[in-house]
Parts: sequence; structure tokens; C-alpha cells
Amino acid sequence: MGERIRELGVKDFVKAGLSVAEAIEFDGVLREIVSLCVSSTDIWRQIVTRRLLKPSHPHSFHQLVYYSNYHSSSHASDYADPPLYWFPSLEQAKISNLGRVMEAYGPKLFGASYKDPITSYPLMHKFSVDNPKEYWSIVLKELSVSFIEAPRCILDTSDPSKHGGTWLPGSVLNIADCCLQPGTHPHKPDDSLAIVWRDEECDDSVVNRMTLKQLRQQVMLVASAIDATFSKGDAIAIDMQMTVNAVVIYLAIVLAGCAVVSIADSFAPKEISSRLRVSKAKGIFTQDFILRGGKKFPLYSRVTEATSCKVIVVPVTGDELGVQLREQDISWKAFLSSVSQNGRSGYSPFYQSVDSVTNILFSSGTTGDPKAIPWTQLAPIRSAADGWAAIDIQPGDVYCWPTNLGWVIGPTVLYHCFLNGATLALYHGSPQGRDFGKFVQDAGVTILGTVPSLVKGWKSTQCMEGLDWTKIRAFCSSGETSNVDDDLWLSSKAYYSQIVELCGGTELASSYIAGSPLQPQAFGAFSTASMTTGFVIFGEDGVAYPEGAPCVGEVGLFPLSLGASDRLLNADHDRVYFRGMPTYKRKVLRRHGDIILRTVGGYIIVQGRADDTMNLGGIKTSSIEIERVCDRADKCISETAAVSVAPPSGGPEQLAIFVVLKKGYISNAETLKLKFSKTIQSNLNPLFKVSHVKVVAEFPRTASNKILRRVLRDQMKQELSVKSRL
Ligand SMILES: Nc1ncnc2c1ncn2[C@@H]1O[C@H](COP(=O)(O)OP(=O)(O)OP(=O)(O)O)[C@@H](O)[C@H]1O
Repeated sequence: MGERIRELGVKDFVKAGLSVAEAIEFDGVLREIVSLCVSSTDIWRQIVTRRLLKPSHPHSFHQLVYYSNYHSSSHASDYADPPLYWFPSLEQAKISNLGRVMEAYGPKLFGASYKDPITSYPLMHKFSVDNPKEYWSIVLKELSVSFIEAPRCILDTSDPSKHGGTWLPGSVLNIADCCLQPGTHPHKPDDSLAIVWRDEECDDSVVNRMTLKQLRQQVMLVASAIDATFSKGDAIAIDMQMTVNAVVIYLAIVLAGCAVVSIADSFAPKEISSRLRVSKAKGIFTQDFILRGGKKFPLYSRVTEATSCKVIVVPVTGDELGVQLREQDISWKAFLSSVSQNGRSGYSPFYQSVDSVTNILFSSGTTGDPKAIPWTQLAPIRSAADGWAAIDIQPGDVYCWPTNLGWVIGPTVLYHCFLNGATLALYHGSPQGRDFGKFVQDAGVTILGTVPSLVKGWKSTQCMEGLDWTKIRAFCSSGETSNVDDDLWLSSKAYYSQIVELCGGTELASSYIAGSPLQPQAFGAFSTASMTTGFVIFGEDGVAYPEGAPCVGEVGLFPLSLGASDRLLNADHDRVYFRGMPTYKRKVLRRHGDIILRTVGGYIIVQGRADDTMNLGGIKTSSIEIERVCDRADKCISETAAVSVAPPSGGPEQLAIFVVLKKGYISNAETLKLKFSKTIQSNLNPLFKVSHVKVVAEFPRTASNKILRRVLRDQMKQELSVKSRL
């Protein structure tokens, strides 16, 4: 293991971009480390613990060290554990949220079996799955959640038709009020910072700040205005950038006992219209324009094309609107001025049962039409608990995740912050350029959330070079499979901070697999099922593989889950998530549709969606497995998408690979076909044959940037059928 790193010398380091003096110094320390360590993992652990690799070093140098160290351990077997890049320290583990709770409760719960938060993590996880009532009664005390009427119990399983269980029955609360009230545990005084933000094109000005008290006052004012215009229970949409105003409006709608309809600001009128129709929205908050990358894009006009219902229009900059309004619509300023003097002095939150709907979200639609998923007040609690355990969000953290309230991450981030006492950091502009990175630096962001395509862009344009991101103690990544090399780049920007992978679903209000601050981490892999989540991996026969066994198959979630959906507005919930699923220990499993691989050491790698699985010559494989090796087949490749298609004349499925080239590179399908064949045959399976390669300018994606492989598959099918008719 790691023999390649033992062969590296000063010359190699200089070639990878270090100065001679730096290279000599690095070589000296590396030689000492290598002579002391037996395994690649130990070598890497020493390198990162001693902070030998610096954010200022060129990426080529980071690559040289990482890949030389882990070279021979890759592809050792299909189920080998992935290389580790991050390791928890016992000291840190003990002050993490979950570690602290484990130190307090561990000896009582597990007796002499309890050792410490790292060693005993598997025990604690199992406990949370087997005893969700006890786990939740501990965690609820850690979150900023208070009930006006306490729940009768944590979980009631007496109704067999409710596969997911009845959680916190009888309880009454207002979850937005929980976000806005000060508290001592978590530490959330009135003068703590609730939001910090910066407008685009104000990159040299100080970061704006809003305390919890100021946020509460603003939210109450908007909630009073909502009361004056709408009725309790109304669905009210938000189609805006994720600005401070959007966050205030979101919380105000919930505080007023209405339901937010989340619509991403990138949608076309048709998509806006269908979301408003499905949710029966009574009104919509929007902006006159969107400001992104210095350009203004119309938004109000898109919304009016979609609906005749009342639109409340927030100006993108300043106080005045840049558009003429329809008769039924109203400006933000006029809307706020509808509040009487009385209404300005305070507001009584609308307390309602825990299962009332607070938000209607839409899944991204990679497998079909987007599903309209109602979030009750349980979903925010679940989201916050997930962030508490997996991301270890704490008071004092400054948490930034560029997204939109129309994607599950949007509302998730709000609850992550406000129910855990962290500060939300918002950049009012595009996250793709250096300006965003400067905001991250200036705001002192400690947790930065990402999606893989964003990281790919930052790395390839090198726009973040020279910025100081070393306050970041954890990155997060979600939405799509991340790319190992992009993550190597990202993590290196903060001396190899952890990247917490999260994979879940809008309908779960959480992740089902995640990283953990209590376990060593590997790029692009998950180290655990999220707390309280149990699952099995089952084969095509529907039979579950033994617990913990290395295997690959479809995931089936244990059905009991606080915060997971129990209804859909535009589809049959039972049919979508339960019908036709295998049972395990006499309980029907919940469908999630992901194909996952479990390694010998229990790491999990997402292989894609069940519908993206292909059968190549009788061997089942997944798109993502193929793309992982093809992405690295040549320097000219930006990304690849693999699909399989049945030829028009019938017969076995054929493998087709779509390629997007890096800017400024050229290549042709034939050359790439040879390269892909070679790398697939040597890294995956000598029997896999690449039948078609197509270079395209970009991939079709969902509005949230997920590759639509079903569209590529249809496109290839069509091309093949045209060819066969010629
Ligand atoms: N970190 C991640 N790594 C790999 N895949 C991920 C990750 N995060 C999310 N995903 C993928 O996204 C899915 C969840 O996305 P979402 O809830 O928007 O539903 P969707 O499946 O894309 O949409 P629809 O249900 O409408 O088809 C996961 O099941 C998984 O396939």
C-alpha cells in the first residue's frame, strides 16, 4: 500500500508546482512520516493532522500526494473500503453534539459496553434505530423546539395503515415560533446573530447582520400583513431568490398558520403554473427581477404569465419596483403598510397540531413528474435533528448553503440554523463566482453546503484561488453523487475539513445515509445510515442481504420515520412508496429507489437510481459506476453520462456514453470510445463493451441540476432507430 508515495521526491514536487525550497521541506517531513507509518491511511492521517498540504498549494500537488498514497489500494475488490481522508479526534468527538449526548447518556444506556463517542458510535446508532422513542426524547431537548401542548407520547404505532407511525401525537406548536424565540439550550439569546448577508456587487462592503430579535420583529410584521390578506391554512407561494426577505416571508407564512408553496426561481411559467394549481395557492410572493452575475432577469412577468392569483412583489434592489403591476397585485411596500399600528406592536403565532402542513415542496423529478410533498411540523424537527447529528451544527456556527427555497435544501437550511442556534449566511447573487467565495471568507462561514456541479465549476474556473476558507470546519454535499477529485479540491481549501455527504429525499425531510463527525470519512462515500434510520439492501429477488454484508442492490428503508411524508398532493402515496415493496421482519419497506453499494467496512456508495441500472451482457451495473471511471479517462473530459439502450432490432442492451468536454479541448467520439473501453475494461469489467459515444455541449438536467439520464436514453434510442431505418 502507498508504495508510490514512497518513491516520490523533490523533483516530482517541483513538477507539481512547489518551489524548490518548499519541495525540499515537504520531502523531509514526508520521508519521516513514510518511515514511521505502515499503511496509506496512517500516512494520509499524518499528512492532514500536521497540515502539510496547504490550501495555497496547487491542486496538481494535492493530487500527486493523494493519488500516489492511495494508488494501490484502489480497485482492490468491488467491495473494498474507499480511501479515508478525514479522521475524527477524540477531543473533538466529545464536544460534538452527538458525542456530548453520548458521553452524558452512554454509560447509563450501554453500561460497561460504552467506551467513547468514536468507539461506541455503532452502538448509539443501533440504539436510535431500535429505540426511536428514547432517542427522540433525548434529541428533542437539544433542539430549539417547544410545545404549547406536549405530545401524548413520542410514537404511536397502533394504526396499521400508517406505515410511518404517528409521531408526537396530540402536540401543538408553531415551528416558526420555535425558530424565532430566544433560548438557553441551544444557546440562542435575542442579540445572537440570526442572519448575515451581502448583496451582489457590494463585495467590498461590510457583511450585513441581523439579530434574532430583529428577525423576529420583521417576521411578526409580515405575519400581520399576511393575516390582513389571507386566511389561516391558505397555501401561499414563494418564487424568489433566497434572500433575507424570502426567509422572513417563509417564516411569516408559517408563523401565521399558512403553508408555504416552494417554487424555485429558475422555473418557466408552465412549471410555476402547475405548482400553483396542484397546491391551490391563494397568492404568491415574488420579485420584480432576479439579479445574478450582474444581470437582471425578469421574474414578475414569468409569474403573471403563470397565474391570475394575487402577487406580492418585492423589489430586487432599493425600495421601488422596476415593473408595472396588474390591478390585483401589490407591491411589498404597500403590502407591509396594510398593517395597522396595533399589528405592529406584536403578533400571536398560530399554534396548531404537529401534523398540520407548513410547506408544500416538489421533488426534482428525475424519475418522473415532480411529486408535491406536504411537510408537516414534524419535517422541520427531523431536518434539524439530522443537521444536529450529521453536520454537528452548533450555536456560533455561520452556515451558508447557496440554494433556493424551492429545493429541499432551502427550508432544510433554515431549520438547521434556527432550531440549532446557528447563523444563516445568505449571498444575494450567483454562487458561481469569486464574489460568492469572498462573501464566504468575509462572513467567516464555518459550514459551507454545496452541490457537486457547483464545486466542479469552482474547481475548473479556479475562481476561488487565494481566498481564505480556513474557518470552514465542515463542508456538506448533497443532491447528486460527488466527484472524488472535485471533493479533494474542495476539502483541501480548508486543510482537509470534512465533507459531510447527505443523501435523502424531499419526502424524507432528511438524509437516509450521511457522513458523521464521529467516523473517518472517504470522498464521495457515506459512513452511516442517518440516526434513527434503518435500511436493508435487497437483491432482485426482493430478499435482503444480511445486515452489514458487503453487497450492492436497491435500498429499502425501515418504514417508521419521524418527519417522512405520509401523503402526496398529486399522486397516491401508498403506491409510490410502499406498494410492491418487500417486507422485512414483518414490516413493509419504504421505497427510495436508490441502488447502493456497501463495502466490507460498512461505507456506502450511491450507484444511482434503480431506473438507471443497466444490464450489460447479463451483468447488472449502474450509470454512476461507469461514469466514475470514464470521468477520469482523459484530461479533456469535463463529465460523462452513461446509459444503456436496447437496439431497435432487439438483443442485449448496449452501453452509450455521452461526454461534455472541458472548455478549450477537442476530441472525437472514436478516440474517446477507445479510451472509455480501455478504462472500463481494466477498472470495471473486461466484458463491458462501449457501443456508442456522443460528444454533447451539455447534459439535459432537472432544474436542480440533476442529470436526466432518461432523456439521454430516449435520445439515443431515437438516433439508433433512425439509423436502423436508413
Ligand atoms: N449526496 C448524494 N449522493 C448521491 N445521490 C444523491 C445525493 N443526494 C441526493 N441524491 C439523489 O437524489 C435523490 C433525492 O432527490 P429528490 O428528493 O429531489 O428526488 P428525485 O428522485 O430527484 O425526484 P423524483 O422523486 O421526482 O424523481 C436521492 O434518492 C439520490 O438518488
